[in-house]
Amino acid sequence: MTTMTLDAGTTAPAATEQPEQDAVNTNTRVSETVGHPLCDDAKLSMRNVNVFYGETQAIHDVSLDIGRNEVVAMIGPSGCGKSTFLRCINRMNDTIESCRVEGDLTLDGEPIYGPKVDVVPLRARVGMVFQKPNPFPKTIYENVAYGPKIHGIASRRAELDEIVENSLRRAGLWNEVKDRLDKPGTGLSGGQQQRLCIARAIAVSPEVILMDEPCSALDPIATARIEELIDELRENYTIAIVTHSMQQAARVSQRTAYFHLGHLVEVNDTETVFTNPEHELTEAYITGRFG
Ligand SMILES: Nc1ncnc2c1ncn2[C@@H]1O[C@H](COP(=O)(O)OP(=O)(O)OP(=O)(O)O)[C@@H](O)[C@H]1O
Repeated sequence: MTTMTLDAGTTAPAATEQPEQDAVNTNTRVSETVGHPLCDDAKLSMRNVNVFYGETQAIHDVSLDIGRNEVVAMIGPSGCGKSTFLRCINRMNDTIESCRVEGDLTLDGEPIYGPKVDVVPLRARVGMVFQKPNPFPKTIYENVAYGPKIHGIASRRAELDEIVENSLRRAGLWNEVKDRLDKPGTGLSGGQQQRLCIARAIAVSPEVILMDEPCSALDPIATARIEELIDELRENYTIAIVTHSMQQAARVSQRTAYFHLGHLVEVNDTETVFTNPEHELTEAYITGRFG
């Protein structure tokens, strides 16, 4: 990995506002990501990833593995590149014309950016849940059945019924909606809509689920329900979650990745990141000295 220099003056508190020992040297030179960015049983492997929007580089030489049945949380100040990096994993950045992705990204050892890769089945294997719940303007049933139908996973009504019920059960929503499957998905509460979107993602049997701040539009009770669900989903899926909430990262993830200005500064097991971070920038962020 290349040596990175973090830009000066972006986050360090002014000396007049903070005691001197609180100052963060954002010029710190780091020869490589500290901690444990790689793992032995990688489901996803991302190596030397650089991402550009036009001439502007948003991600700098990031290497990270995500293990099977692991939840990795991505944290860092606003604009540090968490969502950009997450969107590389299922090629959502392809939809942004100015965006260019470089590097080696593989799913089970197969290239994600290979010339023969069809992004439609890729995105079924690597599902995504967005910040704002976005059910289709269709019934609850159709929201879940749509993916299996278009991906040719099921076509007969009995098969679809089974997938819909199983997906809603796994998303923890079945009991709340089983008597109103023919009602619009948009008529559910925000937390229920987000669980419906998770059921929709699960319905096409993904192997990986990407979550981009999935609870930021939800109240604490709905958030707690989604967090429990993430823990349950880990049994069957590999999960990468971007979150602004350090408490959430601590609750749901096994490893946490700290991004700063497009660089991956530190990856460690989550407890280490929050109790004994290796890098001073990670420490400054988790102790609230910037961000
Ligand atoms: N579509 C785009 N076109 C141009 N630049 C973009 C685009 N999307 C993101 N960027 C820039 O890339 C950098 C990283 O943005 P990104 O959204 O990935 O950060 P983030 O850490 O997810 O931020 P936040 O926590 O605020 O959502 C920022 O400088 C942002 O302005």
